[in-house]
Amino acid sequence: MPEREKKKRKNKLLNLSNKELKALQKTVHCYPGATDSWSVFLHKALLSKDPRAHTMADPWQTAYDFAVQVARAAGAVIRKAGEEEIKIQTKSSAVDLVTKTDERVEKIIIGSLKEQFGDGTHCFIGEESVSKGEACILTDKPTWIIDPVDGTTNFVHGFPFVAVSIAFAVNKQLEFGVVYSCLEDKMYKARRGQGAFCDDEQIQVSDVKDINKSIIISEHGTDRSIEKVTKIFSTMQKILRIPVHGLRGSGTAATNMCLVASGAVEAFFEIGIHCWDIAAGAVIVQEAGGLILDVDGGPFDLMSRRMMSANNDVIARRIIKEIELFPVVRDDAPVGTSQV
Ligand SMILES: Nc1ncnc2c1ncn2[C@@H]1O[C@H](CO)[C@@H](O)[C@H]1OP(=O)(O)O
Ligand SMILES: [Mg+2]
Repeated sequence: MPEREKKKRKNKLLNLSNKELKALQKTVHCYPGATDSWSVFLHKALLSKDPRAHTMADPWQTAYDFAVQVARAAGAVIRKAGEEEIKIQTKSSAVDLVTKTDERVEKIIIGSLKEQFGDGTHCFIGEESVSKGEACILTDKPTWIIDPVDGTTNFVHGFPFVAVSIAFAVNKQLEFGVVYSCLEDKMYKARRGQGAFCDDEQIQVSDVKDINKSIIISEHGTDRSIEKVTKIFSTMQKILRIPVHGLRGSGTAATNMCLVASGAVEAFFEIGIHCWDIAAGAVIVQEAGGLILDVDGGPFDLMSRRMMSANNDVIARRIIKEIELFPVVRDDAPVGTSQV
């Protein structure tokens, strides 16, 4: 794009005159991980929204507020679509469902985010875009990670847990997560270092340390090969026999993580999950005082498709002892990598 066009576009986005833009550029140094135009945009937005927020230490508040609005709007579209006839298609297997609503809502979310933050410096990873062949690589750039309809099977069946999940990472670190459980109308959100909230009430993980007094969540995924199903059920059997108070599963990973964050259950783990299912939930669990690990107890890797979230280390490590591992292809594996 020619330089003059770029400038025009930027000014339009910022709604600033050239003179105003120059004045702002003088006052703004670069926010971490941001380009100049992005810094100016944030500076202006932050000044107009929150007089305390225009410090260098707080660059992402506008993006966070916007993500909450977008998630709420997307949830309203899903609720409305649920009242109409739902046409189902399949993706990787006969039980891996997708609907026009998944695709439509992802377009709405990414479209709105690009309108607001689309100066070319931001990346977008969305479940439906990736399933159509777009890259799923996490770089240091500001990156939005989106699951438009988490719990598509629930949505199709009218099982009442469906979530919109929007996360934002910079320098590969998750900055905030928003999970809107749209049929329950519950808005979960968290920003790194600022606590986790459900409908503006702060939430906290449970303080249970005794595994015998815990409820644990896992899901079964969409791979029905006998080897994987056997391992999953063998793990569940061992956990049930510890014994724990119960096993549960809402059918949406994002909501499951919010249940850990709000103290309704002690842990949720899964192998086979994708980055868009868990990115937002990971921030929410951590900000609610919980922890995120790999299913072997090592450090969490967003792209590994393996995740253990728990209220504390004692519960996490007790469950990890029982997990039978099986291989999965990473989210960031080259396109066309065959399933294990
Ligand atoms: N292959 C897979 N293995 C495990 N979980 C998966 C999966 N594919 C999707 N999920 C997610 O796991 C939860 C239910 O098992 C949902 O959050 C679902 O997301 P989805 O509804 O967005 O597809
Ligand atoms: Mg999902």
